[in-house]
Amino acid sequence: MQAGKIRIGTRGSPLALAQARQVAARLATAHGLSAEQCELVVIKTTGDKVTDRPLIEAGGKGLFTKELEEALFARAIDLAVHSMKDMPAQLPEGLTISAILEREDPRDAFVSLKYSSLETMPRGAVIGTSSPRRQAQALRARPDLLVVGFRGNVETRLRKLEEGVADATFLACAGLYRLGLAKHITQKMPTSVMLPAVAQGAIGIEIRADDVETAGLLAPLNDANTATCIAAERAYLAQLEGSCRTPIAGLAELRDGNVYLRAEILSTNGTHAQALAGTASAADAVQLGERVAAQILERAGPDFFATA
Ligand SMILES: NCc1[nH]cc(CCC(=O)O)c1CC(=O)O
Repeated sequence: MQAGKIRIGTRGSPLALAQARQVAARLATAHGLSAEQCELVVIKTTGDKVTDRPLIEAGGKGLFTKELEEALFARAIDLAVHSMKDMPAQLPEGLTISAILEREDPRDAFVSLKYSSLETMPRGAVIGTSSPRRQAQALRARPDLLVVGFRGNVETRLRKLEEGVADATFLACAGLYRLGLAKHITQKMPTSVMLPAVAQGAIGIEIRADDVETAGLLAPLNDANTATCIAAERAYLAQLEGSCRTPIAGLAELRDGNVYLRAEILSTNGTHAQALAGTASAADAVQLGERVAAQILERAGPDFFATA
């Protein structure tokens, strides 16, 4: 850190900026710092530049994190603010997630100007989404619907909806809340129909693993309950990410002091799905994630991946 200044690395999208400003404000409050002492450093990532094709084709998740991580290594920033949902399960050697903020609503929002819910859409209506998970879950519930690609940031997707490119879309409730756009939520999707992406709704702060000074500053921002749930979900993701190219969903919650993890993998067209749940004490969150992953892979069997 330089002369009492904290440099906060963030992507430039409105959602990323809202999240980074939230972290800056929390840091300022926790340590009595001025706004100038918490400087935002905006970094463009490959994921922000690629808008013409599905991100899976361009290289997947790491696309939103790589340039921020390079800036951490180069000491151009002291911390990087991420949507934990966009973080690969495996972090580069030398970096660590130092704090996870209290989770916002992890559910997906059904957003439509025409229909009040997924169930009441007429046959053949069009869903706009480029998320293989949301596509798979929507088609699982409603195989008669059509899906078209829908890339871009939250505002772009809402505009496409207004232009009539699709009859409905899905967006994370968390992002809509943080952008002050919660009025667009038509239906909060029950997790029984649409289990969220791993870590959806959670903001994580990444630092250099040897940076004890920044780690100390971030300690008061960490929410232990959220961190436990994210540990279970990401341990599950880590086991699946390598071996499973199909859509993955997972949500951990605390129930009576224990971690309760629900997991789901699907074929992209929604015709095949495997779902599973497990529970463990909070201290065993990581083992729970690993166990649930092993169980779901075993239950799916090689046939699932051959046909999915
Ligand atoms: N992939 C983009 C992304 N990454 C995180 C969020 C939402 C915020 C969150 O999950 O915390 C979004 C937008 C969306 O899915 O609607």
